[in-house]
Amino acid sequence: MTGLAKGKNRNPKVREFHHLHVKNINITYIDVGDRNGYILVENFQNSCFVSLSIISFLFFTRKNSKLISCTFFLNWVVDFNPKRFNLNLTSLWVSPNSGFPKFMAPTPSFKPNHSSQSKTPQSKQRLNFNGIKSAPQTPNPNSVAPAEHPIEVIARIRDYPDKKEKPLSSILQASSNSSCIRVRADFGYRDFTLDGVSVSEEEDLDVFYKKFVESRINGVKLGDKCTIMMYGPTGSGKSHTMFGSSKQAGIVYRSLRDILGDGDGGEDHHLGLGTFVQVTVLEIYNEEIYDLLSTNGGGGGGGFGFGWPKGSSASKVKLEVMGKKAKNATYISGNEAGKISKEIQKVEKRRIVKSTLCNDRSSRSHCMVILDVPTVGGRLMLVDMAGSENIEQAGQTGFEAKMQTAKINQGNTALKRVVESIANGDSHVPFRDSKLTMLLQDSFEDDKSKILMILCASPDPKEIHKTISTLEYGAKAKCIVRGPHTPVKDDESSAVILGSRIAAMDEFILKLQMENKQREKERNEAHKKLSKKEEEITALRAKLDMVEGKGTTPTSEEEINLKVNERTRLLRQELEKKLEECQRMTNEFVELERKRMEERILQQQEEVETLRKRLEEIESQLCCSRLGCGSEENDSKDMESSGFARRLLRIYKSEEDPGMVKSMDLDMDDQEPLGREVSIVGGVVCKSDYNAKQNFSFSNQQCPNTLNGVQEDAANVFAPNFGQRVCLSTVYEEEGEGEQDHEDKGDEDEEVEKEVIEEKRVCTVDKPSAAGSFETSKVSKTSPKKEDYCFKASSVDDKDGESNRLLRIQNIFTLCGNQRELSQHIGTPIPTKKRSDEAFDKFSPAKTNGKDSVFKVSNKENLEPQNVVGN
Ligand SMILES: Nc1ncnc2c1ncn2[C@@H]1O[C@H](COP(=O)(O)OP(=O)(O)OP(=O)(O)O)[C@@H](O)[C@H]1O
Repeated sequence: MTGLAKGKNRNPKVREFHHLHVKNINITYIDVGDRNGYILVENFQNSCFVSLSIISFLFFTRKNSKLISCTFFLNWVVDFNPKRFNLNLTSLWVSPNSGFPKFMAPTPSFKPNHSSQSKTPQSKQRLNFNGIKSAPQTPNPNSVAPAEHPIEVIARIRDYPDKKEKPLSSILQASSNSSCIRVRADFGYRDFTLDGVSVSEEEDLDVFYKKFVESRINGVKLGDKCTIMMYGPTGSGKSHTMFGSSKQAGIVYRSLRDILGDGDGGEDHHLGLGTFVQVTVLEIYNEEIYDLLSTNGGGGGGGFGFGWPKGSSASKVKLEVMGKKAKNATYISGNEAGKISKEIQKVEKRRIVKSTLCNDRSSRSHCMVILDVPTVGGRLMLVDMAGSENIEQAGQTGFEAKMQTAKINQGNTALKRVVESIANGDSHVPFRDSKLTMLLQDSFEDDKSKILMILCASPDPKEIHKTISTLEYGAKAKCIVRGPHTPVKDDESSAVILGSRIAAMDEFILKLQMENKQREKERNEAHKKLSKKEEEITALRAKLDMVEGKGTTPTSEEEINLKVNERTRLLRQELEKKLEECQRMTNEFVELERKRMEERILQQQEEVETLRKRLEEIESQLCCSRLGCGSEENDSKDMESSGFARRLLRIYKSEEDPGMVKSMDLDMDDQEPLGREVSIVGGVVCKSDYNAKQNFSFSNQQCPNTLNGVQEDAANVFAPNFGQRVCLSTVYEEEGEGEQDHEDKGDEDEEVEKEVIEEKRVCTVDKPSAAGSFETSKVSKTSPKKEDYCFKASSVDDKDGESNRLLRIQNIFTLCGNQRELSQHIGTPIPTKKRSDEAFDKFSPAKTNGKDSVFKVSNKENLEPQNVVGN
């Protein structure tokens, strides 16, 4: 067997865990199911009990009822010396829960060596198993006194705070034998086994006192020491239990009465005449001890009699701790319970109380009432602890308030640690962690002292967590075990103490394990329930999605129809919207166009009007100049009454002037943009086209001199007004050489007709100067040179004069694009282009007569400056 040591243990009250690994032990009888056993580990020099805790058993391996190996914890090792830890396992002892070691089976190799039982120098607390060892075959359980639990734990369940809100079933239920309390919650329940349970509703303070406290007080009367502590969260009824209420007296006053008797004269049938008590009332607040019976002006302690100052408003006296007691604490002494009770009542009101979220009048301090019975040496300590709530629960805000709560909790926490340490058998018990535990040290350490812990709990479901933690604390305190008071042999006593403690611990661990299993079970169930609920939620969510239309697969035809209808409705709406939009846009566009057209029409009308006026002016001027301005009025009337087209027709039909064809048209629809210039040469208003690169040529040698001035004037007046849109052209033609001669200018019958032709391709203009202005060629009145003409009209002779005239007119109309008008006159349609080309052919320079006054006609593309007359 080998082992690992973790240190030495010199204190019999201290337990340390040591880990041992045991191999190849041959044990015939072992009840592995008994988890509260002991193993006796022995060698020739040493022997000890070791506990088989639950954990140890987890590592046991068995084969055919034989323990092959085990790994366990040594809960207690006396005088442990690692160097000498080559122990031979000689026998195994399994103790029952009572803590009595029981011999199970000796190993065959067991050879006790009695000589090895001498104590080592450090073996002050060594366990000696003489008694046990000497009776391996006949173990005597009665040889060891049973262990004692120095702390008794009782639960006191207060009334439901608000009876109106009281639920049908309480969360706290006491078992029928009043030793177990069950805490019920939604998720399960938990049982706590205590020394007693009292429900306030069923047992008032009187019954409670008689049932659980009275016996203790009787012990005090006989000289015992007892500490009664009220522990629990705030508002759970600690102060109520301790001091009672106006209706019923609390433990303090009942105890006094019990000790001193009811009679006023101290006729105590228990203690006899002359029995008296000394009472000290202390308050521990903010980790300071205050003497509630004393003020600054009062007796400084140690007084005897009723010498304490009165009045709760007097300032409190702070006390120091000396040893395990408050130094110079004031006490009152007497044998009249009533008087003393009244004084206690008074000072009790000096306690610091505060309203918190949990309690309207919450005690913010621990209060200790110490009753000494000097005649018998008995002592009763009654402790009302401040609420064990945490800071958040108390609803404390601000640094000071939080500090206060923290300090209150310091006492509670320290007490908890003390209880745990004692219960665990720790080598160090932290009594000095707080003033409260310092004053309570004797209560825990003194063998004669007993502790009654009253766990106050509320049945309010809101307080369930605090209730559980309070009960857990009490259960822990219950584990504290102590050896018998009767002095026994050191070794035996220690062994029994050890056994008792271990048994209690094992019991506690077992309980915890059971609880753990139970909780695990509950947790699993809760988990299952949760999973089920989650599944339900998922199903419901899917259903909801389906209803809202989020589902991916519609199930019924109705749903499909619904969806289709909905979709159709949406699409229709969209379409209508778009149609409206289109309609609106169309209306806007039409309106815009209409406005534009109107503007254009107006503008063109204005232009036409202007043109008409100008034309009339020009014509009148021409007539004037021709007639010598004699019959201006008549001429103007003529002009007004006749349009150009009519006049042209008239000319065409006229007999008296067969050689002259006048053509004039006013094109209102010319959309040619820029590039129009108007020049008037020799009485001819002529439009030139910049689109033809200003290749203009114009010759008017044949124009009469008299017209020169007029035409210039006309040009001056006219040109600026028709910069862009003027579409006025004049073709001036003469028929017959004789008639065209400038020499005949005096002849009044000779009439020079203007023909205005709107044309794009044909024009006869002067070549523009380099600066872009038109220069009118010098008019040669007498001898127009042949080469000056680039284009000559077809020679007109008598026989084909008529047809020529017709052709010319056709040509002009073709050029003007006025075919319809022409067709009306000639009765036959003329293909535009062809006729136009033919006209050009006829007017080709080769066919022209040099004497004729001709216009050079060329296509846009063929307009060449070198061909312009006058170059
Ligand atoms: N068993 C009971 N029956 C009736 N009323 C009770 C009972 N226990 C407590 N109360 C009432 O509940 C209130 C709070 O009780 P108490 O002051 O005793 O609580 P506490 O635990 O001392 O709180 P704190 O720690 O804050 O001082 C008091 O008004 C008290 O009268």
